[in-house]
Amino acid sequence: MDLARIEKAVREILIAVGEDPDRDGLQQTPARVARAYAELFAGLRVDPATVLTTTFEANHEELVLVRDIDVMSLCEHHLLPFRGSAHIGYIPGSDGRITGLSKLARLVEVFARRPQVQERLTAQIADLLMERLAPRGVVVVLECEHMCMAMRGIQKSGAKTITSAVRGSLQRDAKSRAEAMALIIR
Ligand SMILES: Nc1nc2c(ncn2[C@@H]2O[C@H](COP(=O)(O)OP(=O)(O)OP(=O)(O)O)[C@@H](O)[C@H]2O)c(=O)[nH]1
Ligand SMILES: [Zn+2]
Repeated sequence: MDLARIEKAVREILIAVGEDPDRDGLQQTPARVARAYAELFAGLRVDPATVLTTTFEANHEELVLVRDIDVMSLCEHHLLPFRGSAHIGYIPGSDGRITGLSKLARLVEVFARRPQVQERLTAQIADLLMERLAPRGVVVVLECEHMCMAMRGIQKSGAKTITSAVRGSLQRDAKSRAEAMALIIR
């Protein structure tokens, strides 16, 4: 990531909004913002496939669900945060292969630390799980509040956007999908 270029751009923004970038409190701001963006967009330089390398034989062929994984990302339209929870469930494939629970949260991190829209973030998590873990089915639900709707624009705080991505057997079989959703939606 080009930190010097971000610094220059942030200095320009400060001038454009009518601030003095050389006043005491702002002198280090462009450099701080550059470092913050390097963290917030670190997922752009990570191959998500590297996250799901650890898998275990468990002969577990029923639903595995991790609820309430903290999600923080930046919407690609305004570069303002959206935050909430991710719920990720999968039914292992016929080999009963599972992955480490933390890897599901790591997967959220990799995709969230990019400019995003909530729908794509949801689908990317589901698609990568299908690709790398070859499970029978996957369900991913995200519930987030978008600061671009709360702090500006329509200024409706508290509104939650719920997105889901359902793949494989959970997409085909309404009964097992309903069972998974009942555990997810409270
Ligand atoms: N579908 C979707 N929309 C998003 C997401 N994050 C932000 N948005 C929306 O992106 C839209 C951008 O709309 P525009 O009309 O181009 O931009 P704008 O004039 O700033 O829109 P307002 O927010 O309505 O003031 C807005 O409606 C945002 O609420 C997201 O993750 N998914
Ligand atoms: Zn936005």
